[in-house]
Amino acid sequence: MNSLKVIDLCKTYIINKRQNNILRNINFEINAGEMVAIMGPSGSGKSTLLYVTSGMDNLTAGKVDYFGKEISTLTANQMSDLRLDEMGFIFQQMHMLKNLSIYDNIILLAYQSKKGRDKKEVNDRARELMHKLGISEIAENDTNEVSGGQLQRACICRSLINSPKMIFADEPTGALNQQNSKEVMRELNRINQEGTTIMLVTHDMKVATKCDKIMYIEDGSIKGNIDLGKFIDENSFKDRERKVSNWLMEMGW
Ligand SMILES: Nc1ncnc2c1ncn2[C@@H]1O[C@H](COP(=O)(O)OP(=O)(O)OP(=O)(O)O)[C@@H](O)[C@H]1O
Repeated sequence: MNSLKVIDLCKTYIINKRQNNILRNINFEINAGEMVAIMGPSGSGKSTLLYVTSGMDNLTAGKVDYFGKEISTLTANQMSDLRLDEMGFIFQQMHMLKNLSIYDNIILLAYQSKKGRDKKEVNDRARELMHKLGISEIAENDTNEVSGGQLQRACICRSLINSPKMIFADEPTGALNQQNSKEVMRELNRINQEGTTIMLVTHDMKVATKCDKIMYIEDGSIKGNIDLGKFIDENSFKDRERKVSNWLMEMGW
């Protein structure tokens, strides 16, 4: 019950009447509190796996058990409530609404949630998150008046506004420079250590090195896994990175 289980998952697209098997019999489990990176070559199916696992896209066969709820059995409304209340999403392209301030973008989903919090609770939560992520001073800015790193931290606040069980992140540092990427990863590690489960897709070995586990996808199948344990000591980074680098070489990355 206290995990995300993916069982015999398949995803097929039909293009020009041809069947394209993007994900083939994928099986894995992410326990509550884990932080798992998905790596693999371009086009191997990483983003598709993230979208199908989170119910943003339909699966063709198999099962996804999201902490005790089998998502393919849910109605569209139930799925939408589950996404809103129990999942958070972070993307490489940040998808902020340009006509709203950073603050309004962050709180928007709180008012659609069925968690029934009043205005003060929502405001307190948003202020607390912005404070923790160091972006309180940009609350009233437009989305084009902040740096890429600040915008991505705002996206993390937005993903956390409804206190989700789990965050799904597709290349969360993909559009950031090294420094901003480091800062965003520091926040994701902190959020994870506070209890939020995270599944993220990345091309960046440094990002994956900071996760508990890495799963390598090739041609729509899992080719391998590595278990690194929690990243709690900055001094362990170099050793972890070496281990990941050797493992990725074995995987043919
Ligand atoms: N909506 C769609 N319709 C048809 N084919 C799709 C669709 N979405 C993805 N694909 C195909 O599925 C395959 C896997 O795509 P996906 O985006 O999951 O790969 P990826 O590993 O995340 O790639 P990248 O690292 O380049 O982002 C690709 O061949 C892609 O063209």
